[in-house]
Amino acid sequence: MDRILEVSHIQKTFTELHTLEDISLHLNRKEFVTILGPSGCGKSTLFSIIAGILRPDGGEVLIDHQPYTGVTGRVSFMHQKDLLLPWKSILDNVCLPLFLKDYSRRQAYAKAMPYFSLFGLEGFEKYYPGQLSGGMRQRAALLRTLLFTKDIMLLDEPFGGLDALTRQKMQQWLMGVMEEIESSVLLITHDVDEALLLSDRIYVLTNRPARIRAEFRVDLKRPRKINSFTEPAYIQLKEEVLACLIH
Ligand SMILES: Nc1ncnc2c1ncn2[C@@H]1O[C@H](COP(=O)(O)OP(=O)(O)OP(=O)(O)O)[C@@H](O)[C@H]1O
Repeated sequence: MDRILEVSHIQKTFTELHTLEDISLHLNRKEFVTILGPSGCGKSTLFSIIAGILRPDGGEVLIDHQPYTGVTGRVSFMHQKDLLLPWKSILDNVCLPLFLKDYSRRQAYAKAMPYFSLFGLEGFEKYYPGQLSGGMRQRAALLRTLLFTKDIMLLDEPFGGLDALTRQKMQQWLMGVMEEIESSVLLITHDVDEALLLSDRIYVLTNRPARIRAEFRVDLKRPRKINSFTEPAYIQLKEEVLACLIH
């Protein structure tokens, strides 16, 4: 398997707060990998390090086998909050990363528009974020993330702020999208069902200072559905992951 991203022996301490003790993990090309861990253990810190926004105290980040520690602009990063600009239309919001890369308005729109249907936003191009539902805003934020770069995407609890029903619909929708867009994705979530539904592999982190407690391969057949939750293989794996999380 081709490793598109490799994180090797990452350590980070904020003043007195020892946050990441020793994190090594990898992401293969076109793989969907989830990171589960206790609240405050350092998951978002790890993403900031992978995105190059924050420098680790030790260890390195390799992308396509090249050193990328402390280098921004190579991976896209989506936060839990949609961070859409309320005074800009949805089309202009999703095109922001393209404007930053010096695309003209016409070039940016031509690149973004074909995705509007897949993202369930067709017909809403001229709307403002405040006029859309929470799920639609998250889909717009995800599209903006993808337009920044789609080969490696870091998604930090993208559905964390949504109600349970919208969240389930978004998970099901994202599974379909992943088959279309051929990205490699690292996802942070607190939701074990979400991890099992979407992932090829799962890493479980320990409490702070975080280490990798375990790695699980999710061999459940695809396409997965919300009602896969009742299958014996699913229930058994969920029990193993939960036991590891609350260990
Ligand atoms: N820039 C910073 N300066 C000082 N401390 C920080 C900084 N960023 C994060 N921390 C601390 O590091 C710890 C890990 O934070 P982080 O947000 O990475 O955890 P997390 O696992 O993503 O948490 P959650 O699951 O609650 O979102 C927290 O105690 C946080 O307060």
